[in-house]
Amino acid sequence: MGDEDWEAEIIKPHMSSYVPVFEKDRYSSGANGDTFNRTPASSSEMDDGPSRRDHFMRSGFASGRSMGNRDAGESNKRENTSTVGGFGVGKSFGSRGFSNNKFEEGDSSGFWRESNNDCEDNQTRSRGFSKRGGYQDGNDSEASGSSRRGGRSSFRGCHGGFGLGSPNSEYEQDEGTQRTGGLFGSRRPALSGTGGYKGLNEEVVTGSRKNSWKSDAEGGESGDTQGPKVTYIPPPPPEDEDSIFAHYQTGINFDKYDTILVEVSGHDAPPAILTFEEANLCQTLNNNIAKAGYTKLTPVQKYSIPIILAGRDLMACAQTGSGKTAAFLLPILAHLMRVGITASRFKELQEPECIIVAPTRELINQIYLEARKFSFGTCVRAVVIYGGTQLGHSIRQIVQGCNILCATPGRLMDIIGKEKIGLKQVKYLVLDEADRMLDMGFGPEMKKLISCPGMPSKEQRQTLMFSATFPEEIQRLAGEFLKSNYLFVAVGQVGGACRDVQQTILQVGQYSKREKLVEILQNIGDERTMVFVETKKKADFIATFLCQEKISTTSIHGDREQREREQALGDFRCGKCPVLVATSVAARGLDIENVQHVINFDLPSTIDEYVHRIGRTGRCGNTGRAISFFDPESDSHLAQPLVKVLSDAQQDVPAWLEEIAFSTYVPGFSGNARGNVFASVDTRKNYQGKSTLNTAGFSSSQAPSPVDDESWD
Ligand SMILES: Nc1ncnc2c1ncn2[C@@H]1O[C@H](COP(=O)(O)OP(=O)(O)OP(=O)(O)O)[C@@H](O)[C@H]1O
Repeated sequence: MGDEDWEAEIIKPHMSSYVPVFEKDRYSSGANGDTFNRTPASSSEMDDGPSRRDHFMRSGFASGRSMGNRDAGESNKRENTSTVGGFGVGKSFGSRGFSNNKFEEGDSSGFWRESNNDCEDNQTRSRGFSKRGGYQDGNDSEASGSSRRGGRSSFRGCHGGFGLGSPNSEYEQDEGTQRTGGLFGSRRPALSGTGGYKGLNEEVVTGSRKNSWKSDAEGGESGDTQGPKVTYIPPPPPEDEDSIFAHYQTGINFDKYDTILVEVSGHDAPPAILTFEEANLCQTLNNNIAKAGYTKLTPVQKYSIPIILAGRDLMACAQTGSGKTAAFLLPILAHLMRVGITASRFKELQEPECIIVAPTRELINQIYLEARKFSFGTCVRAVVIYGGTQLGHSIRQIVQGCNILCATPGRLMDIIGKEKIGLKQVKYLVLDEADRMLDMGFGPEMKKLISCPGMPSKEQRQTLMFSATFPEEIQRLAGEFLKSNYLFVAVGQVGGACRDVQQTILQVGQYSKREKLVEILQNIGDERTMVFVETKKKADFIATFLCQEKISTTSIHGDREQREREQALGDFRCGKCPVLVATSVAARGLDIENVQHVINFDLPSTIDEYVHRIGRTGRCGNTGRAISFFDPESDSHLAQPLVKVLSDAQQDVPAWLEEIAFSTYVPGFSGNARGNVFASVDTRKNYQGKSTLNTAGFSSSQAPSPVDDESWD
């Protein structure tokens, strides 16, 4: 939503359908136990400063540590309008310091402006917020003392809530080049590495430090140069066997995976295997597979396992929730068991044989848990390290022995920079969500990783890339990482949505979204639902709004501290909070049992992100539902690709959407609205040995017309 839209939202008179928060002194969100302490702003407090259209709501809390007056000069240039009953969200919500004005006129829309990205976060903050609550008049951009300690009605979230940040003045003073948690008073460091994610609206570094691979260290993960030390030590996962092997059931459509067409391109691909037995894995591994409840291979596993066992590089694209993690973990573990690794805890310098990277902390943790599960009872030791946690803790994990290192890029580069691991023994480099790992956000870090001293060249190591989406331009970039004879496996359509997800697109204008959301969630009842929004602030806003509507909700996004993120995910996983409002930080990879619904409150800006988001439901043969609010004002660029994704996944395409699609010119979109039945894309040109098979291993009569006319090299 653009700035204008938010302003329109703010001043729109009919948006008072929910109770303005200032009418409630205290609100408990219910199941998640979030308690929101709110104190109505007194008129005298409101008189403290000038009214500001952008930032203030009458109820007196806005997202962020505070509403102070930093850079008030700039703020003062803006039109003066505040809103009533509004609330932002964040670590603490100062309720003082609001001027009179529009909220006297009865606008209770409850919105405040939201920036669309982190750069805007900085901008917005520089327009008039300071440290800890309490808007203050004036133009002292370096306000200090009491002016920074406003926030009389601090909004303190417990888990699932949005609070408990502590101020850090250094960060706030350096907003020209750094990003912090935007307006949310995150005490996390200012640089990108802190969130471990660089999606469209997450963890984007501005200024000269953009894409710095040292971000974790510089940003304070290690506490080297700036900011507070990150002290969070994640609780160790349960050690008992039942917890390690806990899993959910495959769904009714699991067997239908066999009918999906698979294309393997590249030379001399080894044949697919049809059963686990054919993989010839060691007994312990087979036991672990059985304990994990796996009895049958998924298509991506049938093809990838023999390819990896044969020592080939691989780029594999398969639909969300179809078992890509095991597709790379099992053959890697099998190899490590076969070559007989030394128990690594006895080594002085840890030199992992395998490095796995993924774009988010929660995802890498999940991959680690899978690695731990499959390596149970073996001498292979998996370790996970990620940002937002104490660096010393990461190091301690590593020195205890590390064969498989699961890491987010920032923390990985930090550890490498500190010479806590050696890279010489790396045999496997795995990029999960590879398209994300190679895009503008992480690509530079990945390039640095492969050129780190000691890292075996691509000829010497095996590089494996997995994702549900693989844009052609990213495939081209991947060439730098892969041997030229890598194999490309496409299960179904590259970038296609999982067919087990029933997709519904509703035309909903921005002003009706919240009402519609509540209506849907009330119908859904307690079924687990992920609600995706486009920005971090909005995630908190919507979560708070839903809590007000007595819907137990928590939120996850890059401005929340790691402890909070994990708590939120935990509360969602266990059903304590059946609704999780998330930004795209949770769009990829997360495998959460029983997520029955995904709601795109805001559609993402790319169709690939849409595919990943809706893939949080309908996993492993289970069915799920995705409902997306399509606002023609802001989403029409997605109409064409949406029509294609819907029709490829054999979903109903609303006539109105087709109409918009055909009337909208989307530069660069080459998709046929009806799509090909099967159009796997390996961007290399003139490859030979391409075979088209269904997963039972038979040639398909529906041979594709592969879109391979793009030149690769
Ligand atoms: N062969 C199998 N039999 C039963 N369950 C399986 C099998 N393979 C994977 N699973 C389970 O299916 C779920 C989804 O697997 P996974 O998370 O690896 O999917 P993915 O393809 O990586 O999805 P995404 O694209 O969203 O990252 C997990 O719970 C996993 O344990």
